[in-house]
Amino acid sequence: MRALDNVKDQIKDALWAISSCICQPSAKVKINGRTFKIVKVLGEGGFSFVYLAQDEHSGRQFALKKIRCPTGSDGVKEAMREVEAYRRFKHPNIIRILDSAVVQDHDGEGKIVYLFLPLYKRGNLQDAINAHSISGTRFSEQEMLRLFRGTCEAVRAMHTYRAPIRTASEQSSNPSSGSNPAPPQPHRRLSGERRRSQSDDEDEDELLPRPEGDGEGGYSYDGTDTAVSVPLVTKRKVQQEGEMVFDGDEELQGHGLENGNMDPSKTELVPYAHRDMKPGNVMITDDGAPILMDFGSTIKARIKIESRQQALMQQDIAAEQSTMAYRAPELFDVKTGVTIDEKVDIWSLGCTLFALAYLHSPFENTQTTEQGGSIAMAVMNAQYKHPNNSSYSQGLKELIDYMLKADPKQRPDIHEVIERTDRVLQTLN
Ligand SMILES: Nc1ncnc2c1ncn2[C@@H]1O[C@H](COP(=O)(O)OP(=O)(O)OP(=O)(O)O)[C@@H](O)[C@H]1O
Repeated sequence: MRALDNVKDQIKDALWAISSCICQPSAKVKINGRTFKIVKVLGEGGFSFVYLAQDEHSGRQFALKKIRCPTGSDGVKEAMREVEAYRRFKHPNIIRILDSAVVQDHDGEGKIVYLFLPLYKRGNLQDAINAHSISGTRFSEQEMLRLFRGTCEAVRAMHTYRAPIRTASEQSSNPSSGSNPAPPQPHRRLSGERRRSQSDDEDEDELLPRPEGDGEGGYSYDGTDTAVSVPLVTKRKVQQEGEMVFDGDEELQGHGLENGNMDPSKTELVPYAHRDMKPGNVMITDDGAPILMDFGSTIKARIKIESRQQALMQQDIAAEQSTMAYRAPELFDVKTGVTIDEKVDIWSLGCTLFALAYLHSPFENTQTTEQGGSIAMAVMNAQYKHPNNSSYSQGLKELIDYMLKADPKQRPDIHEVIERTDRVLQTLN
């Protein structure tokens, strides 16, 4: 039933997306007291639509990601987890979220989460690959490696992420968290405490200024200039009134950050894995820099698989949240007793570099898949080939092969990938 509701919502969004472009050039949304004109649809994800939105007041343009969360699903919790992931990683090659808002769906069914993101007009690496495919051209080796290296820098920031650690008094008062924290509790209610630092707020306000006035906001959309307001719950309002379910940043919870009981100089390594690395998730800035985005699948990288049930759950999550042609072999058949880790991203980086070179993943458009063979089998056996007519250097081909090892233990870590990329780049200079 819920799945049916979800499909209905997706259809509604699709119709809205089409009509907002064709029949209703003045489609608008009002969020946090600001009105945004929906200019066009930029893209569609598995659970969301992304629009080009223009702030009527300042004229600034944004990418507005709209995630529908039907009542009774974990949608809001998952969307807020994505928001927290956007906030967690601060790096020049990682997208920064400008603002977010949780609002009541105007149909009264569930919630909608809006994410305001910087607009990347040049699209993503997959768009660039498609353009090369159409025009029969290709990336120069230098350009490709420059884009790849920047992407690796972003991945390195995630794999080497350091989280604040609790003070001794916090540790004793909360034995359930620590180096092996308890899994997040479902749908925890915020008590209204302040969860973000002052500087975070200042940063955001600079990026997406608040409207003058009360800032209480309201949300509306009727496809015309007339606004119909329904109750709005923004993150700020959530903080004030504790109205909204939100189980966001795990490492802030139970680490004393809420009470200010932590020493900011003390951190511990908590590697995160992106888990959906692919050319479509790397945007390109106006000056050509790669920017990693889409943190919907991002989680703490190291997961010890202790039971068959846990193995199957991980397999299901990977199947739902990552793209088959870029998914690591260990996620197709998760074994009990192993630890899945950040090496899943290294595999996907190998597939990404291959796709930049040959304009498709090593496990798409292959002889095996064209003859009806399964992608899963090809991936699990690391069965792929460089095209015979490849004009790229031997160093580049070996760099791809270095990452595409079926056994994650044989794969390099992100530092080694960057070092080797630099070595190939040096040979080109
Ligand atoms: N900041 C942005 N600027 C321009 N276009 C964007 C931006 N963010 C997203 N898009 C477009 O929207 C598409 C979908 O975005 P996104 O990947 O975030 O959605 P998703 O639901 O997580 O997708 P997926 O199902 O692929 O994981 C992107 O491929 C891109 O074309």
